[in-house]
Amino acid sequence: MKTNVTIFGLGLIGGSLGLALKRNDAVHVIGFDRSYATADEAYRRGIIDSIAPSAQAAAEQADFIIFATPVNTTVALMQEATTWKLKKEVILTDTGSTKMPIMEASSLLNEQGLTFIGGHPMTGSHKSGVSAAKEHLFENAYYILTPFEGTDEGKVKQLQRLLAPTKGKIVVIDAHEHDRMTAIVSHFPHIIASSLVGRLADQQEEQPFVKHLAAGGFRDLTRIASADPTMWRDVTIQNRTELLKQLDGWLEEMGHIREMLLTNDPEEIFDFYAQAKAFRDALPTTSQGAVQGAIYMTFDLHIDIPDHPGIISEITKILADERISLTNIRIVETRTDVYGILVISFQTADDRERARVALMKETEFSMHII
Ligand SMILES: NC(=O)c1ccc[n+]([C@@H]2O[C@H](COP(=O)([O-])OP(=O)(O)OC[C@H]3O[C@@H](n4cnc5c(N)ncnc54)[C@H](O)[C@@H]3O)[C@@H](O)[C@H]2O)c1
Ligand SMILES: O=C(O)C(=O)C[C@]1(C(=O)O)C=C[C@@H](O)C=C1
Repeated sequence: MKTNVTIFGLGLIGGSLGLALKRNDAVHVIGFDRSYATADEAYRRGIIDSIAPSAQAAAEQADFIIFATPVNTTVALMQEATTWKLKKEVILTDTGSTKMPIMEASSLLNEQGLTFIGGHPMTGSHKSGVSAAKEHLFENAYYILTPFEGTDEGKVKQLQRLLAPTKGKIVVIDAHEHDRMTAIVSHFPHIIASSLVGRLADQQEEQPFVKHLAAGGFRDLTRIASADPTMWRDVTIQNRTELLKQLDGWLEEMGHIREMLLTNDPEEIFDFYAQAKAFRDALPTTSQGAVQGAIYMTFDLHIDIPDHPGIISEITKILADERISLTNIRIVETRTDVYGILVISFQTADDRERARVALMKETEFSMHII
């Protein structure tokens, strides 16, 4: 008999989980989404095995229930779940970016003798929706679980076994610590990214050309401002206390920076940048082990290409013939003259070098490693 796994919310995370969990043939994934079109697309793409007619029907057949909805919706669904007739041995979990309010909401389920174990895969994207779902999203990323102190170890192990096909690195963390740490490395940076975009929007009336100058630096720093506003509204509301602490620290830091600008001491300014560079350059990267660190390291090759149709497929064919896999390909949009800069990312320095040699043999484009 198959293990029934019900996923609520078939967007980026729920959809990717469906694909990853279905690597295990013994798992039957039941999907439910408030948008029928989304559930239908998930079924057609093989993300789920069946579509449930209602949230309650989806839940009552389940051996595992995964909430992959925006965090305030997850709290509401968990409250609703207390009125459903769930299997006694069911394990409930979620994927939410915040943990404390969700763990609190699970207390009603626990009172009924059910097991809820908080979950949060520390990987994602600014893209949302089922169309962005991909099977390998969780590979080598930390997948955090936040069981209560008294939660049966056996149940935690059962959930770990279910999640094994995601190839994520499962770690157990206290829910409160989780919210404190994710405020630092995820939630507050999202506020900053959106506020930087807001600053640009506010000033473009006086400087209409300024948005055309928003090149690599601004784009790198603000990519995450393109994320889903519903998801981030909910995260912000749920982690407000930690965010206020981060904001206070940031304002203090900005005060120091203001002083630094007023003092205008070259040595102090140099140290400011040098210290940040040293710390960031030393952050764990994928190249230093199997687990995704804070910085996902790729190896980029910049190629000056003439702007004519078919050029990209010409290049990707050369790489495919050499069986070199690439992880990303993009055109840097800062130059609009005859040449454009194509940036191809590889997983290893070795792949990049093989690509450089192959392209040197077959083309005359100049290449740079920056
Ligand atoms: N996006 C990320 O980078 C990321 C990373 C890790 C964790 N998360 C967390 O995972 C969860 C899902 O995020 P996502 O990026 O997949 O969002 P998403 O917007 O891609 O998907 C959410 C899905 O939930 C559905 N939904 C909304 N309300 C519903 C309801 N009442 N019943 C059933 N379905 C409903 C939506 O239709 C949508 O398909 C959130 O809690 C988020 O905090 C997101
Ligand atoms: O890569 C991105 O775009 C993300 O925002 C992913 C990200 C993050 O902040 O790192 C976003 C929210 C999650 O809960 C986990 C991961």
